[in-house]
Amino acid sequence: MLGKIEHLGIAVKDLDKANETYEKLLGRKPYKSEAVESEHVITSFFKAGENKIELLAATHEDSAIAKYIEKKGEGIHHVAFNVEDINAELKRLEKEGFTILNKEPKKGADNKWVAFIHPKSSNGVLVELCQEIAE
Ligand SMILES: C[C@@H](C(=O)O)C(=O)SCCNC(=O)CCNC(=O)[C@H](O)C(C)(C)COP(=O)(O)OP(=O)(O)OC[C@H]1O[C@@H](n2cnc3c(N)ncnc32)[C@H](O)[C@@H]1OP(=O)(O)O
Ligand SMILES: [Co+2]
Repeated sequence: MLGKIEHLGIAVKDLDKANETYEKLLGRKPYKSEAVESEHVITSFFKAGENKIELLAATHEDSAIAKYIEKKGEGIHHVAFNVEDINAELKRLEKEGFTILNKEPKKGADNKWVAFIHPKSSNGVLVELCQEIAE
């Protein structure tokens, strides 16, 4: 079972400019910025009430974010859900017929194990699963 939405991922061209825009929009500064080398992205995180917004800019032309912006332009890139047991959920979703993009969870931003489901198997929405990394 998927839990609550962990964050919304928004693909942006220029992280500094997008930070300024989202600071004005949300009325607060980002609480952290983190590069995730494996994904070739630099992220920044904002709180909006209980919710989190992740802005992502590409650091390399091979980044999923660079490819997305080239094809579709800036915008909502993925919806991330909290899960208690990411490996169990990946097995369940695979059995249900979803296309898992990485069967081995990767280390994402903000202390999470993450895995992605292909947007073609979830009605055009790239879905990210997130499990908090235990200390
Ligand atoms: C740091 C971390 C964190 O939160 O901790 C993150 O979020 S990292 C976030 C960045 N990392 C990731 O996204 C990793 C997972 N993503 C990927 O593996 C890739 O981006 C794919 C989702 C497979 C898409 O790559 P690519 O376009 O090369 O693949 P493909 O040729 O198989 O499929 C292409 C079709 O999917 C569509 N497509 C591509 N990206 C999409 C997206 N984000 N949302 C909705 N549709 C999308 C394309 O327009 C195209 O549709 P048409 O065929 O109709 O033209
Ligand atoms: Co994300």
